[in-house]
Amino acid sequence: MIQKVGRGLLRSELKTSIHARAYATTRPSLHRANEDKSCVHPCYSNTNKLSTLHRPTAIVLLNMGGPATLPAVQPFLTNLFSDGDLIPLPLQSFSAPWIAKRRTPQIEKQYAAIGGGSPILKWSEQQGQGMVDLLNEEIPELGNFRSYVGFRYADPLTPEMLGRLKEDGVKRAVAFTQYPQYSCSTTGSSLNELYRQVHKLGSEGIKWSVIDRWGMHEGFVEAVTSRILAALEQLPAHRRSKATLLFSAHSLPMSVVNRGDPYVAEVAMTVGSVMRRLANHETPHANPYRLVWQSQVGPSAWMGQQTSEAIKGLARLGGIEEKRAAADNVVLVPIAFTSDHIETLYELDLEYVKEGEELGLTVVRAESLNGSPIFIRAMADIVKDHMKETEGPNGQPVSQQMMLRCPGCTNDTCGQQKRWFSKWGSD
Ligand SMILES: C=CC1=C(C)c2cc3[nH]c(cc4nc(cc5[nH]c(cc1n2)c(C)c5CCC(=O)O)C(CCC(=O)O)=C4C)c(C)c3C=C
Ligand code: FES
Ligand SMILES: [Fe+2]
Repeated sequence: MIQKVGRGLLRSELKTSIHARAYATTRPSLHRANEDKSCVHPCYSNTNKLSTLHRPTAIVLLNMGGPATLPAVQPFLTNLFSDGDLIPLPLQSFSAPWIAKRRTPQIEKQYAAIGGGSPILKWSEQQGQGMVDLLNEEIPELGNFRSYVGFRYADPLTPEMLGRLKEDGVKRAVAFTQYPQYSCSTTGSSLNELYRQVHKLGSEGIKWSVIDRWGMHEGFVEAVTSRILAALEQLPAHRRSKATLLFSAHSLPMSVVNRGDPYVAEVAMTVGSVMRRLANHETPHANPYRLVWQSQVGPSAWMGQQTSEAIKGLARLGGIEEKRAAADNVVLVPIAFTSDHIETLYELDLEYVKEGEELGLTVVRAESLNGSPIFIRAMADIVKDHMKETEGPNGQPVSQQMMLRCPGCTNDTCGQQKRWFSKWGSD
């Protein structure tokens, strides 16, 4: 059992909390800043005080989700292939279940190999609880925070999440994407679905704002950096500084990249931020690195270089152009997803690490963020900053960047969704 210790830290992860402290000391105390009572949250307005004081402020963690059990694989894939914002297919309502059924045995095998299901719900609930514990301790004057999960392809799906919000009498909600970098195929799809479902099921007057991306947030960057430092520790000391860091992100079809999707650039910005942080860390590291792309599906062109090809190439060329033995070490770093899933536990661990080792490389993987206390601290800080901004006198529910559609977008829902969120989720 995992025991909670002070301020939401998990005892099993305390060993990494030294980095959390280093990051925390760089943060101004938002709690003190809020004590000046200039906050205009409804809790402070006399007329609304009684009616809103105990209503939860919902922090809704949006993500794709994953099948918790093997029988949940086919429904998960059916939902995924039915998503026209992710994969537009001809006659989608017929073709999606058919493709999903055909693909199910292969994907079931992968989930069976990682323990019979996706751990994403477990991690999302744990991260969300840790985050709201911090928020309720540090900024109770800005809300009575409660965390909810809204998945795009697995339970709890958006309608179930909305039902929970209504049951709890929520009137203020933050859609907090759990994809650090924005893509219209991930965060955009979740926001489009939220927009559609609220219009189908009724909004009950909930006021929505959106945290749409945070790939360069210093707490997130520090959380990834500490995972890399821990992975480097697994290598012999004299090989650490020359090991190649291979940042690996889920790829995107080139058709999506070429319509102006921001994801590829944003993943690269995360990698740049992590490399800068790593170089400035207590233990200086300026390892050679590359950003590579994994998990492409189907025959069309996808963003490359593929992770598996990069591993083969490193084995062929031997890393940096010196001291071959030192350079034959590789650290795989998942960079676009915050908890474990088949791409880390199956593709990276069971396929690529093995493949690299068969080719003579030493390959270690940086752990996914999962229950990282540094990451949970960062989630709370991201929400704190957002609450301060949105509840202030000139608060805006969405970022300007979110309001810009891809220049090649032809999906009307994207425009409707953005306009709707920009009015706090009202028509
Ligand atoms: C930031 C991460 C992801 C992006 C961007 C993304 C885009 C994207 N994905 C598909 C198609 C599939 N993805 C599948 C699984 C899957 N995708 C992501 C993340 C991103 N996808 C994850 C984490 C997972 C695994 C979920 C898990 O539980 O482990 C699948 C299903 C698996 C399979 O059939 O191979 C498909 C299909 C497209 C087309 C796309 C961009 C348009
Ligand atoms: S596809 Fe990017 S805004 Fe519509
Ligand atoms: Fe995907």
